[in-house]
Amino acid sequence: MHGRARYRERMRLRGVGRRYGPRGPWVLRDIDLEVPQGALLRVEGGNGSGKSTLLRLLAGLDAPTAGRITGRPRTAYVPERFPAALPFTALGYLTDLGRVHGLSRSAAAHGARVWLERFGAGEHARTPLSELSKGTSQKVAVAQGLLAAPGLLVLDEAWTGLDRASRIVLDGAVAERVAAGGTVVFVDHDPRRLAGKPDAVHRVESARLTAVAGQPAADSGPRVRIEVEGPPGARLPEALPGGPDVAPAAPAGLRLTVAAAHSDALLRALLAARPAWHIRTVTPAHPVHPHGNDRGEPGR
Ligand SMILES: Nc1ncnc2c1ncn2[C@@H]1O[C@H](COP(=O)(O)OP(=O)(O)OP(=O)(O)O)[C@@H](O)[C@H]1O
Repeated sequence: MHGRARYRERMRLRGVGRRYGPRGPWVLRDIDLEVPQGALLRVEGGNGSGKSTLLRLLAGLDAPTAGRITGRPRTAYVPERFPAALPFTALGYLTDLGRVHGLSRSAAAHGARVWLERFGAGEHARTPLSELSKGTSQKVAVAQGLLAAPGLLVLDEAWTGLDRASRIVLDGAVAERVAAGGTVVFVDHDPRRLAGKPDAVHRVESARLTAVAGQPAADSGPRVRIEVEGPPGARLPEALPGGPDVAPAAPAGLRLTVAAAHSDALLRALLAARPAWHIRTVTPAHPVHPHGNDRGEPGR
């Protein structure tokens, strides 16, 4: 904790490894990754390279054999295949899961209906999951991931089986999640999926994760520094637009640094937060200094 206000740490993987069984080969090894907020990350790699293993670790469905994962926000996960044999209707299932994510029953039921409608599956709200077609089951799986606006959404070939219109709806929903300050990590075998949109692409190969060159950094472009002050002990809202870097700022405030493109949305979110945050100053972040770090902050 710094000063009076608390902030949420970023999600980080440190030295993460995974092997299945004590003598199994390392599927992943020594993975270090910072997962920025408000970013779209693509994970690529050949069949069997460990992409799904990595995504399950990110989502918290599986635990690393070595290393640590910290700072995971509220997370939803959508796999390629959905266990359709559960004894619920589509609406009942989504409403229950919305409640698990902290929504009220009425908000969960409303959200479930909205997402089923958006995916053109509104007429299946009362259909038992076991009677849904494969594609409609997948729409329910995707609606489950989007329903409670998670801070981290993990999509493992979630587009598979969706019709063209629904694939487009999912593309749009991913963009909305990122614009609202959420992080989306996805794997898809179609290299054109969300082409040009990811803030970063990471490749799994020989158990290691490497950033694919030529991709923009997650927070490229000019940056803005916003100093804010909240009531004693207040937490910043969970998913802030642009995934700002957060540092303490004396006296008893926080300094948020964000890509200029996100600064208006971030200011609106801070002003709309309850309890409200007081904005002290808004200034351009320093241009990159030859002796400074890559955030444009002077060296010490
Ligand atoms: N539960 C498990 N038990 C044992 N081995 C597993 C398990 N899950 C995955 N593996 C192994 O881990 C390796 C990576 O599998 P993973 O499913 O993560 O790869 P992937 O990159 O997602 O593959 P694909 O592109 O084919 O979906 C494979 O050799 C696989 O056989």
